[in-house]
Amino acid sequence: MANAARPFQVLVLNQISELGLQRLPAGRYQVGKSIDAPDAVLVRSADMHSMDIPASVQAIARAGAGTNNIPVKVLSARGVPVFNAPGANANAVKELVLAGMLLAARNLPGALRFVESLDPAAPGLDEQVENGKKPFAGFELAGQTLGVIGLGKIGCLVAHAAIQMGMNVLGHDPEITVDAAWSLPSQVRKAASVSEVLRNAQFVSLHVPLVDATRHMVNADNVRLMKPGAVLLNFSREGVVDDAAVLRALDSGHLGRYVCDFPSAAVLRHPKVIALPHLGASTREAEDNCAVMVAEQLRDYLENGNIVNAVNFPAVSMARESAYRVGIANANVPNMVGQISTAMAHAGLNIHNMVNKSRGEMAYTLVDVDSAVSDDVLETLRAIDGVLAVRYLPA
Ligand SMILES: NC(=O)c1ccc[n+]([C@@H]2O[C@H](COP(=O)([O-])OP(=O)(O)OC[C@H]3O[C@@H](n4cnc5c(N)ncnc54)[C@H](O)[C@@H]3O)[C@@H](O)[C@H]2O)c1
Ligand SMILES: O=C(O)[C@H](O)COP(=O)(O)O
Repeated sequence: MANAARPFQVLVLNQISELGLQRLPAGRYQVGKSIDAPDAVLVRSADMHSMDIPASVQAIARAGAGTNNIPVKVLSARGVPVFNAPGANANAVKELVLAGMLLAARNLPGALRFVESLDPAAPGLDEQVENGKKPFAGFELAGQTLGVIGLGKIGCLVAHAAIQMGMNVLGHDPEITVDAAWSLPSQVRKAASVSEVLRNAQFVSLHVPLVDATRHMVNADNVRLMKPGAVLLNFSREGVVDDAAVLRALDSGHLGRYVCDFPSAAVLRHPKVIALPHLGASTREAEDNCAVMVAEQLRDYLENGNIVNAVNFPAVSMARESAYRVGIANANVPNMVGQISTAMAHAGLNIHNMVNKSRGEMAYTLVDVDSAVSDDVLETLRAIDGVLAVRYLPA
């Protein structure tokens, strides 16, 4: 916790855009790669599952979309929110997916290798080019069907762009949000299952998070449903596709290409795999957007206890009307608010404003009181069964 003598300590595990770091002003924040007792961790894709996360950590900020590199369940049990940056890198990924479709449809990797193999000093270069280009003739995207699995921030943009390029789009997302459904072009047809998408699309692009339900979403059982010569695009996560099954489908000649952002040892150097080094979100714009969004959310949490875009907490924001605020993460069970307000009343604290919201098993309570809160009261709150974390946030 910061105080006059000690700024908030933020441990940074990956390269984070300078624009984002500037949102954590020096003086109030100390940000670095080696910090002993951090209040918060700023991360991109570093694997935090094997990390010993210090007890001092009150928040994790993921400057990006996917949180499968973070032990979210463990942190929830500690009352620690995990923030991410929904949509902040979606355009970057969409553009790379379009590039992936074009790389596959026009045989561009092979064509580039052919051009690189030409000797500029050799006679008859023009003739070599014209004779050598024949194996790389491709096909156009317009008129083809693209299946999009996962119609969130990225999937929706990919669907839009494909429609604008003259493709037919088939979408599947059993948990689509109302906002996403509203944002989709009316031409997008709805598929009831992953199988329906695989059966009917020439291109299939995956845009789901990696969770238990999506692990090996494309596997040995269903890859054979894909159209002969179809192209599978995975800019989601390595584990969403069973690499071995996809390689077998490529080797048998059934699947045309596998375009992915995750060059695992299994897929590396396969002639029908186009693998990129996890570049989806690596644009100046996306890196700035993600870092700025998540740094602002982190700051609002550390200083005011407000919660915006946490993947494991409800959204809770309350305007500051009092200098004395307490933030309480608690289990979503009966009588928590009653016990919290009773403890405050016994200490003679008058509640000025209070919000309590829940999401799944987690609840979060923000309380503004009219006078300073003592350490004894904070300890009493921490001792309530079901309370996971208590933070005192004097203005
Ligand atoms: N390659 C990259 O650099 C890069 C960049 C950004 C995101 N990603 C990956 O892409 C994922 C999606 O990102 P986003 O910003 O669109 O997230 P998002 O949360 O906006 O969208 C994910 C969508 O997947 C849907 N979904 C979940 N389970 C599903 C299932 N079983 N079947 C079909 N749909 C399902 C959800 O309902 C949601 O609409 C991220 O979780 C991350 O793993 C990769
Ligand atoms: O989930 C994401 O946002 C992407 O995979 C980006 O990862 P990166 O921040 O490591 O580029």
